[in-house]
Amino acid sequence: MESVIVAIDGPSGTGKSSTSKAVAAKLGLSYLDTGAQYRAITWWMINNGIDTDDPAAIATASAKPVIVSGTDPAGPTITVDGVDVAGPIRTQEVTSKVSAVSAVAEVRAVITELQRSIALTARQGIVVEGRDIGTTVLPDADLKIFLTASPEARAARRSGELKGKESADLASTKAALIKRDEADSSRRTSPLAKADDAVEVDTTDLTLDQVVECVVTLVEEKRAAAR
Ligand SMILES: Nc1ncnc2c1ncn2[C@@H]1O[C@H](COP(=O)(O)OP(=O)(O)O)[C@@H](O)[C@H]1O
Ligand SMILES: Nc1ccn([C@H]2C[C@H](O)[C@@H](COP(=O)(O)OP(=O)(O)O)O2)c(=O)n1
Repeated sequence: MESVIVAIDGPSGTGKSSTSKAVAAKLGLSYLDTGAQYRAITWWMINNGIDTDDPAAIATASAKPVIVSGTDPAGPTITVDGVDVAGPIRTQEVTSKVSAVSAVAEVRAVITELQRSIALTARQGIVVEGRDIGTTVLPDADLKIFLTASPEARAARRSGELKGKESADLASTKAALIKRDEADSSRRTSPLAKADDAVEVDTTDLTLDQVVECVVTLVEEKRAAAR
């Protein structure tokens, strides 16, 4: 297998971004954070005065922002219309609105096409992480992983990140995270779901290194089987 495509999906705080970046760096692959793209389009909608509770307005504007993702796992980047939005897309305002924006079918069509073109041009291969990569974006991926973890572990990881930046206690972080997972899992267009052929890894009691090792081993097994 010359170039390998790995799809990593799962709910918030299961370790998708950290795992994907580390696996890509170890194996010399590109890395794509598709959540960052949905956050970027949400940021653009807010910044351009589009009502994020108005799916028709979002649909009309969906093709306007130009989103560019840099896919080096050592320093992934994201710009919208040439503006670096790596910081602004992580605010609680964007986080609270991203599920509504990403549920709009027109938004998903635009972003899915962008994701496929990025995956196609990654010469060494790529690790793509998100919610619908194994089911919809790259159904022919060489390896599909579905990460899970208990809501308690996920909330603890997330509130550890937020501390010092924006105040968020554990209970409200957990409530917001569960609400977003429910919205992402119940939307009509390509909801968060495990692909039938995905390997499920429960990360609740695993260290990040253990999860990375597990995924790297699975990629190596796939490569060996293809030889
Ligand atoms: N297995 C793990 N054990 C403990 N903490 C972890 C683990 N995996 C990731 N983390 C931490 O949890 C937080 C959320 O991880 P992240 O990779 O951003 O998750 P996701 O992309 O699924 O939302 C980060 O601070 C990360 O360092
Ligand atoms: N492939 C994807 C990736 C993310 N999304 C949406 C749904 C998620 O709540 C948001 C944000 O995703 P992101 O991975 O940045 O979220 P977390 O890092 O888990 O907090 O984007 C999606 O609909 N499809």
